[in-house]
Amino acid sequence: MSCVAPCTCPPHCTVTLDRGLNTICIVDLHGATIVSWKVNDEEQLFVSQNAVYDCKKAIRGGVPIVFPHFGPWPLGPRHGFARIITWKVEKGPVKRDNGDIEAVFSVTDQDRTKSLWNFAFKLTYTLVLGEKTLQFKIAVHNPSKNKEFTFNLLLHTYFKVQNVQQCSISGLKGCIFRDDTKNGIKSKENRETVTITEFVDRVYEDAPAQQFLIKSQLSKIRIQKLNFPDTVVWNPWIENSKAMDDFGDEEYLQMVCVESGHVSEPVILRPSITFEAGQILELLKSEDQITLLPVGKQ
Ligand SMILES: O=P(O)(O)OC[C@H]1O[C@@H](O)[C@H](O)[C@@H](O)[C@@H]1O
Repeated sequence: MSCVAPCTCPPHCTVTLDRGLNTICIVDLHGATIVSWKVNDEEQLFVSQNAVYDCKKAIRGGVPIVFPHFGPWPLGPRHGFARIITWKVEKGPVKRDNGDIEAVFSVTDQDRTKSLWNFAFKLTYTLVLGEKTLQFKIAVHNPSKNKEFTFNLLLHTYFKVQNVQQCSISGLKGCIFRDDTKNGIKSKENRETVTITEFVDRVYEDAPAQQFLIKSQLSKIRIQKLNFPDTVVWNPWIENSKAMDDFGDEEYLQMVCVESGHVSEPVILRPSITFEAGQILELLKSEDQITLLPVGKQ
């Protein structure tokens, strides 16, 4: 089902940003989860064939939003509740002067969130679809007059790849990472490019503002982070794939998660303050010019 703003549909509906020439982005209001980003008809995001769309479970793939907690959470569901509650359309989709398409989504505290985590908040999520780019901006506002809260925030991006064993990720050399396949032991990344040939679950702390997912010799995705210090790299590999009901046994070969977030340390948000962060994904083909950002941390 599709809908137009202001959305009055029942929980499970989607909003499509359409830039023309088969460049689209589809957002499911369950979690404001992006479930498709196509550039000239070429899908860039992985969504499992076994993903469940019951408005209860997180959608397995695309870009779920992790908030207010990353990982197992004593107070509530793993990775928090933002990915399993219904968001609203706040604006759009509207066309900007340059042809880019913008849409804004939001969600605020409600009985369900307060029963787990008793804080008032507003999340505002702005997406801008360009010819070859998808820009994300997410704002966390604390409307309280006197109560601060702490949180994690992460864009859990599942990239679609032909064969993960032929992909690599650059931009992580020299970073300290927490290896969650080895009880959280910390090590230093010495490789120029990170390859995926086994179960990988790493939080790269304070990583540079830019990574490249090299999908093939002809195609890469530039990931630019804004105010997101960490980069999580995850691929469940064989055994974990088999153990997940909403993930195909062989699908680990077709995906890799490279996730921009603020997870190794919590954000402390004082009353009346707004925290903003984001990422820009850009599809680059071999003929495209790559303009590098200044080297160093963001
Ligand atoms: O199955 P979930 O809750 O969607 O989480 C998937 C993965 O998400 C990653 O971000 C975590 O680093 C992994 O530890 C986790 O397994």
